[in-house]
Amino acid sequence: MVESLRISHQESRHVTTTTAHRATAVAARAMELSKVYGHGETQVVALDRVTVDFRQGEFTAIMGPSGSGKSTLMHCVAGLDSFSSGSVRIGETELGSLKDKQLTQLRRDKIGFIFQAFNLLPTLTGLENITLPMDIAGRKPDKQWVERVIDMVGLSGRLHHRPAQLSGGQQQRVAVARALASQPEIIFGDEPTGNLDSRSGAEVLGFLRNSVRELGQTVVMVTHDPVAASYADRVVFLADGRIVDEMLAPTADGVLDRMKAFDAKGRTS
Ligand SMILES: Nc1ncnc2c1ncn2[C@@H]1O[C@H](COP(=O)(O)OP(=O)(O)OP(=O)(O)O)[C@@H](O)[C@H]1O
Repeated sequence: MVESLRISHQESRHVTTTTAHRATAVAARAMELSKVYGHGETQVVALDRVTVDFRQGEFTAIMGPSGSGKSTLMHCVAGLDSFSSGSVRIGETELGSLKDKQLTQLRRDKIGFIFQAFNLLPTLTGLENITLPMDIAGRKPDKQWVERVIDMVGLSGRLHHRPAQLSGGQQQRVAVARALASQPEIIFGDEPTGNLDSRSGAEVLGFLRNSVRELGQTVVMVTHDPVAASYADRVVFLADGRIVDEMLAPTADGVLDRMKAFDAKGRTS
């Protein structure tokens, strides 16, 4: 396991937070983004004019009550879902201007994904799964980089096993390594630790934290878990499809208190 994993995530985040203040380039941006499902009486406004920046080299957690629009926001910004109005930019590219094929290409070339279900191909080994997106894109993996990523997630001894021969935590490490291996402009995680026990979850979050600190990766993660959110540099809170708050250098207790305050407000308003 790499030395830096012994640094607590709060200490390690401090390093990034100061770096992030200097680096202001935007990896992804949503401007006045709205997403409406259905029509008339069954209409649901899942996102209501959301404007948010995800800066390069920053780890952002998206939180909020069930149904507040977290997944919708992530899916729209990641080019996995269409939106009703507003705009989304990944780097300098406006997603609204892209045709389906270009969008697929952009997702493949610029974005890494980590989902709750690990989404590994069962017939491929761990290593083959890690390099698959680059193989599909016809890009030669940067061997040194891939080795560094594999070392960071501590998978060196399990690379030639297939997913069924790996524990849930190990499978999620493969998924994390796969997302990091191609050095995407941004990684999106939808409850990436949702299926893991707390120890494996903490490890995966540590790897994401380290990827931001050591590799300058940009990470955006949807989570319900205040402890998971405490690994981020910043938490963005959603309620009813709107951004209602933001917290920098979050602690688990601080996030929990904020969530309780929203719940209490929700009950009285
Ligand atoms: N395909 C769909 N058709 C209609 N309504 C949808 C669809 N997908 C999501 N919604 C609605 O949009 C709103 C936002 O959903 P979303 O899944 O983004 O919330 P969330 O905050 O991620 O919730 P959770 O924490 O429960 O996963 C909800 O009211 C949901 O019912």
